[in-house]
Amino acid sequence: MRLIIEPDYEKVSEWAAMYVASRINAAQPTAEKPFVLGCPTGSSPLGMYKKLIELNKAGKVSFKNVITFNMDEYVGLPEEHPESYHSFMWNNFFSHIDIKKENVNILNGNADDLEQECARYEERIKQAGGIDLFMGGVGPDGHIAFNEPGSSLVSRTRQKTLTQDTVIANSRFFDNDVNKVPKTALTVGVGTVMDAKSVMIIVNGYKKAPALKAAVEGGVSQMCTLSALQMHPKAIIICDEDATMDLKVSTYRYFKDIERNHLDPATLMK
Ligand SMILES: N[C@@H]1[C@@H](O)[C@H](O)[C@@H](COP(=O)(O)O)O[C@@H]1O
Repeated sequence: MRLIIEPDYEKVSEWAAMYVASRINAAQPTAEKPFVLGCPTGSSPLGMYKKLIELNKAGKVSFKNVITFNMDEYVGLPEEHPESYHSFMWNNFFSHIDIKKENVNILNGNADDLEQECARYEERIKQAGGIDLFMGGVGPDGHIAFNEPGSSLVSRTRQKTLTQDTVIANSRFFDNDVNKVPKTALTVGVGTVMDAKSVMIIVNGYKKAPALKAAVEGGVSQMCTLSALQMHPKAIIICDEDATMDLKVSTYRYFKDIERNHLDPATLMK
């Protein structure tokens, strides 16, 4: 995997946005051959979404021929609830770019048959030709999407129970009241993410340092589902300095050194 270390969150967001835009542009997507993008929620991707909106408004990237699949959605939370991932995506990204509504796919956490909803989602991804780039964040315990510790590393889209740690972490969006946080969610599986042609995960802040260490220096383990990326042929983790706090100095220096000669995606956008 590649580990890109940027000085701060601002630079991480800029790098990530430039990378995504350059990938979409390089693919030259059309209606017949769209670019398929996997999208996360959470605070980590917010800066990247802001920059992608700017790039879109400046005419540097278009989402007209981009199809999106979101990673997850709470079960039982009305779609119009301000903290549903539907609301999050439209408020923070989709409403501000030139994406077509019919190209947006988000799991329906209120479907009558949740199992069928998950199976259909997997089918829709297949029909779209698979995901070209799955973007993501990570939970403090190393989970991707809602694949909590102990999730099978070959799991597919399904309903998952959130750990108490995740419920507590996410209660900041629900008036700090753990009782208001849904206890289950629909989520793509680790296997679904691993099937993507490429993956880019944003990791920022001190709180994510243990997760980054486990994913980069630890072995592949169901207890840190992000670590599955070690088995992916095209995985990038983009992080800030704060998140590297628990890495060995040698690991830090190794990735800094090896990335020195990689092309900055900003230059591809000029
Ligand atoms: N299901 C989401 C994850 O996809 C996200 O990566 C994580 C971290 O969120 P944040 O970026 O706010 O730290 O939160 C939730 O658990």
